[in-house]
Amino acid sequence: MENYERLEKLGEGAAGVVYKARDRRTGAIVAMKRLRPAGRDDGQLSEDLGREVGCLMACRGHPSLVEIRAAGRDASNAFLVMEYVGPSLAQVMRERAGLGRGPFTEADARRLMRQLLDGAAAMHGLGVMHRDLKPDNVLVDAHGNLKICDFGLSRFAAPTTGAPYTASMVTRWYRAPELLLGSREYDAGVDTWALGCIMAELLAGAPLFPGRTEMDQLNRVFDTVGTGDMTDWPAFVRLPRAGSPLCQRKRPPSRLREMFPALSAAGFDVLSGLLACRPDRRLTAADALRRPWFTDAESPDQARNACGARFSERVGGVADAIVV
Ligand SMILES: Nc1ncnc2c1ncn2[C@@H]1O[C@H](COP(=O)(O)OP(=O)(O)OP(=O)(O)O)[C@@H](O)[C@H]1O
Repeated sequence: MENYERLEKLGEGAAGVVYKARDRRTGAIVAMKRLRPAGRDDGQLSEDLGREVGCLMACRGHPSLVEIRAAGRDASNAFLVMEYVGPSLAQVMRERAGLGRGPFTEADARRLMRQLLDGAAAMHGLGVMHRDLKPDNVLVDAHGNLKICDFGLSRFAAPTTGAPYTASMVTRWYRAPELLLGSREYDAGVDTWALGCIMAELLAGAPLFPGRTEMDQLNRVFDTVGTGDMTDWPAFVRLPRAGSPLCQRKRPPSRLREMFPALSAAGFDVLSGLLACRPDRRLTAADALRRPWFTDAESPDQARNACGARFSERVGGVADAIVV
């Protein structure tokens, strides 16, 4: 990593520290993530790096997914070099609130959601589940376009082995009901639920479900969107927390419409589709993009979306080698 001169710190999370850095060979500004070795032995660190790099490599070339430039290890650390994008959506929303600018308009929210769903659809088409979508893991570039970052918890879906996944994925406020109920057989729906939470946050200017504990989280979800016949979902009985009294309690119908009275019917169709409690009734990212909210509105992002379409055609191709 001696090719990179470390500049200021950009952010820090559970998995590592991210710095702005300069490529000494080209002068280009990049973002460099140092994975924190604490609590991880050497083998675990390499495995974590390998998984994040594998998912990022598969997703290379999509305008809404952060681009990996290099990766490597030294004796004690693992590094990832990515394109430098800009502040996180969480930072941008905090700044807007601080300036009293309020939430995004519906037109802006649609533009941003189109980009996020386009990135998610591409990622899911490749079999990658992100598993930690939230405003902190979305970056905003200098033109106000979004890129999904932090593939530290992402993994390839393994439909053929049927091996269980880890249940404790996704930051609590964005965690899908099936995860809160302990599912280990989930799918990309955990990402689209999180995108529904992000859409609500763009429109409201505040998190939709700021739960304090896992059970408080589940209670807030059921109280807001109803259970959506969750208990009739065929996979429900296999959920480790299916017996929770929270699932049996009688709930009023969804309050979501009341919470977003100004949202158009077409916008609400997408929001409620992403926030369907039952995973088998939840919109996929690709389906969401086919709803009238998107198809009936002109997109000022034609060039950008065309780029996403070209990406879909490339899927299955061989990614360029990473130079460390
Ligand atoms: N490519 C990038 N360009 C600019 N800033 C970035 C980039 N990647 C990450 N950051 C900044 O660093 C922060 C932390 O990055 P990242 O989420 O990858 O780390 P993490 O340790 O996995 O975090 P967490 O534990 O919160 O998931 C981001 O929220 C963002 O502010």
